Amino acid sequence: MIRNLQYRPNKLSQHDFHWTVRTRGQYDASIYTAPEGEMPRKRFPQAVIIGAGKCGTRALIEFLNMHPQVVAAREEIHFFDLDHNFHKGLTWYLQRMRYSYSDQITLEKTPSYMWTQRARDEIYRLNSDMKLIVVLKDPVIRLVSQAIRNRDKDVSESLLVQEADGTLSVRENLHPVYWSIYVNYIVKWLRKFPITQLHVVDSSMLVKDPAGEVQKVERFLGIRPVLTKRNFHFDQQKGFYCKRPFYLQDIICLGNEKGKLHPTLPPEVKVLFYKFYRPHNEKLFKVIGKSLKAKQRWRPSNTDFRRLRDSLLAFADSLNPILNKELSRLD
Ligand SMILES: Nc1ncnc2c1ncn2[C@@H]1O[C@H](COP(=O)(O)OS(=O)(=O)O)[C@@H](OP(=O)(O)O)[C@H]1O
Repeated sequence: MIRNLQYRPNKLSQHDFHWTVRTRGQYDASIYTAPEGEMPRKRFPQAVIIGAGKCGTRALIEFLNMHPQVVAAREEIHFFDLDHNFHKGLTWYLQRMRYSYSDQITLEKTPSYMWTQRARDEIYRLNSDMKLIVVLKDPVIRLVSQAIRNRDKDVSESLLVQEADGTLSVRENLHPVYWSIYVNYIVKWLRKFPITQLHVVDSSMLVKDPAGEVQKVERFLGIRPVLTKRNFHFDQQKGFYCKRPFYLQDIICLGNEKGKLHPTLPPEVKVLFYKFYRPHNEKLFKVIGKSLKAKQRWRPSNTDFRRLRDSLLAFADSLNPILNKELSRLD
């Protein structure tokens, strides 16, 4: 159940308001009209992008925020993962949200929730119906992305260790390394939340076809199908899609901190990484496939199961050829 605390702000800034309020009159009324006679208020999220860090979570929330029924929090809130925020309490958390109407969904993203036990427990306690969105990327590319962010000068050197016999192996005890073992975390979320409340976004598809990926999320969230290819523009210079909101002629891209150039790893290092993640990926597809099948036996017509199965299979389909290609070098 969602609980809503009363909040009386002393001073409002324009950031407290979603664009549907801020730019009213600058877009066609058919795009969005607030429920008649209703005052907007702050609400706890009904959906959270829980991770995974470096997989495109910022791009996803920015894209979804173009939807008139999605009211995204502006910043990463880090409420459930950081002690000093969590101890500020739920009222503090609620204050970080923007005002919304009853037909809008408040959305928050903090990419480290995926890896945090307290996030699983406390999100469930706040709202056991919470919809969870997780963006997944090729684990090796995620690992490299995080290593660059951590300013590791030499990715290979920082993530590999030389054994006594001279062979190289992956440093399993480093968090950039084990955070890419998605199955360990997804299984834990699925012990708390039903599989119907989880949606997987394939990061590589988000990059190639953002409209297609956000349309899947629209269906998952049960909101009007509004976003189309017209809301996206491929920026040649950036090499990524940027957003084209309804109320602007302009195109808005993510900042330079997103979409960094990755170093080319030596082939033998790449193979080591892919070999390391292979069993974990196989387990991910097996574990989720198995729980999907189990559920389907007793609810065969549930479209939610089909949707999640399809999103996972799509992720497996895009990842498997990469894995196979890299691993074929081993033979
Ligand atoms: N449209 C678009 N524009 C720019 N960047 C995009 C886009 N779609 C996905 N990405 C990828 O997002 C990666 C950063 O992921 P996150 O936003 O989840 O990072 S963070 O955890 O919030 O720091 C970022 O990783 P790096 O390439 O390592 O910078 C991008 O690959």
